[in-house]
Amino acid sequence: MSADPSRLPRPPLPSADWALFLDVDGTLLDFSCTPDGVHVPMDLLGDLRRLHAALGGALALVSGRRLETLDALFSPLQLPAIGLHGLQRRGANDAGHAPPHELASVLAAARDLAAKYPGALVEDKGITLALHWRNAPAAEEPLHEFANSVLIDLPGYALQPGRDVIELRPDGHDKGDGIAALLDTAPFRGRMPVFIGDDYTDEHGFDAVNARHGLSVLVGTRADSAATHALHDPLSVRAWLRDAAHALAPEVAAAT
Ligand SMILES: O=P(O)(O)OC[C@H]1O[C@H](O[C@H]2O[C@H](CO)[C@@H](O)[C@H](O)[C@H]2O)[C@H](O)[C@@H](O)[C@@H]1O
Repeated sequence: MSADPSRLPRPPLPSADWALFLDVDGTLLDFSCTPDGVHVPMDLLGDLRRLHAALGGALALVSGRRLETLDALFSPLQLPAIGLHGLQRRGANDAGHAPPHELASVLAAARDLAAKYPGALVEDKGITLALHWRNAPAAEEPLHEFANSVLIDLPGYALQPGRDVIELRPDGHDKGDGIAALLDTAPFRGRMPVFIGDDYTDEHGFDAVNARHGLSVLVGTRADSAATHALHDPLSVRAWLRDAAHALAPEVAAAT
């Protein structure tokens, strides 16, 4: 399916029986030069809080970031969340995902390589590593080659491409699994699932909600996306959320 956002329809405003799943970087938040440099607008926090209440708690963040990072970014909110592309779920025991001992030497080698390309950086997320080249385009190819070459040292690991990043992460779970697991539990169970995301990793989430007759919303443009709807950019997503908060919680929205 073509994913030209000029041809895919905008999502309608939500009903109170929706379960809303939201990717973070490139969807709720504008991209920044570094992972720590993102800005979370105060208005967005207010709209997420209102929507979370209006949807009976059925609003979750679904991100490649760690849960701890999501909580820090969206403080004081602590929303239901899927972290590390489906590997972390709030409340679930993720003790099965201790990093393999080989990861320490891979991390050290990745840092040595990144140091040769000013602006490249390695994000250590515990069991996963993200190799970023947003500020160092010349590092893209070497970081890709490196990631491919060390996979043999990390049994059970796979590559996760993203926006100016390649990640090394344990295989076997994805954002679709995470969304499906939440949909099996209260308060998400029985609701119409809607997922908004922008990246390759979000296609798993699109497949999961499409399989349940939900809505999948691509942010931006990408060929071969499974998304059924589109919004232009994170600014459009935040405006849609603002309208949604007004529509679902008008009396509260008007008071804040
Ligand atoms: O699943 P997401 O919530 O979209 O997270 C995906 C990755 O996002 C972050 O990296 C991206 O955003 C950075 C900040 O804007 C940007 O500098 C980088 O180029 C992007 O790839 C985050 O750092 C990763 O850990 C997430 O997996």
